[in-house]
Amino acid sequence: MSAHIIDGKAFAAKVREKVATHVARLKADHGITPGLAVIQVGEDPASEVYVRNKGLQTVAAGMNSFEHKLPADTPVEDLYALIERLNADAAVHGILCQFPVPAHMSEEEVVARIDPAKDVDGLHILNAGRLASGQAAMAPCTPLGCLMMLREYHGSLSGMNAVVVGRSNLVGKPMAQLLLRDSCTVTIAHSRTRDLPGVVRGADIVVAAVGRPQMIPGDWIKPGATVIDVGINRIDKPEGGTRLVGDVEFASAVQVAGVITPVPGGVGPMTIACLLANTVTACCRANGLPEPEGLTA
Ligand SMILES: Nc1nc2c(c(=O)[nH]1)N[C@@H](CN(C=O)c1ccc(C(=O)N[C@@H](CCC(=O)O)C(=O)O)cc1)CN2
Repeated sequence: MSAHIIDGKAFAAKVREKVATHVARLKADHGITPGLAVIQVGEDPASEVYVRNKGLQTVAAGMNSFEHKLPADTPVEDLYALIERLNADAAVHGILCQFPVPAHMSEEEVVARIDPAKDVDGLHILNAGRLASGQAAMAPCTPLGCLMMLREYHGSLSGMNAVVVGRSNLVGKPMAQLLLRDSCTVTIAHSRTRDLPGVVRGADIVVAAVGRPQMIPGDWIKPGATVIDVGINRIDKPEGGTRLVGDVEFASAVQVAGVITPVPGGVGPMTIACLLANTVTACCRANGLPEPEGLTA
């Protein structure tokens, strides 16, 4: 038997369509255009691609895109001053600083400067706290994308055993909180977890977010389980060149799982789609308007 493979590109296109519909309504009914500001410091090659795609997809959804590219040696005070200006700018509803930032900057410190109401990355400590305490929050984009796919496929997640492998602030921890909100029984596993294969084998839902290429083989997966692979790892091909793989060994896992996301073309495209969704949500909240249905946690 082979698992159902979720098409993340098609799924993300549907999310972007919903976003565009909501944006058109905001413009027609209220004369409001959501705006997203993306800051990139330095010239990380992957970030160049992601930031360009963020700008293109923001405009395609009918929103305003404000791109700020700063040189790698920008003094941190200049970055903070830019964030202050964007915090105060009424045309900007969402602000994101692309990671990684250069070594002389701290991601945590940068995020702390962003107005939590405009923190469309959902990484400000206030949003993390709200998420953990079940209040209206901004959910980080990648975990939100995973949740949307899980809800679409399963409907209710209530009572399912979910194992999140990885405990980062960007994915693992918020993912666990979102699954808990949807009444899963959640385990966060990590590098010190005892009997990791046994823990993963108990899961109805596995979310792999460790950043280690193909670390989770198919024989760790419970037959019929749902596998969401967040890993994006570039590895060398034997014949030369490189290719992208996830944290899950796809070839063996697809034989055992019930549902699985591929890499590339799985969770990745949902990250930008959910960034657009969060920007619309932030815009609605800022204007006291109802939140877009199906685009929030
Ligand atoms: N401030 C942030 N920085 C970073 C985040 C983030 O959520 N907030 N996430 C990643 C990068 N990222 C978006 O920013 C991102 C990663 C991957 C993809 C994607 O579509 N991946 C494709 C493959 C792309 C390729 O060929 O390289 C896929 O998986 O199919 C989109 C966005 C780190 N930084």
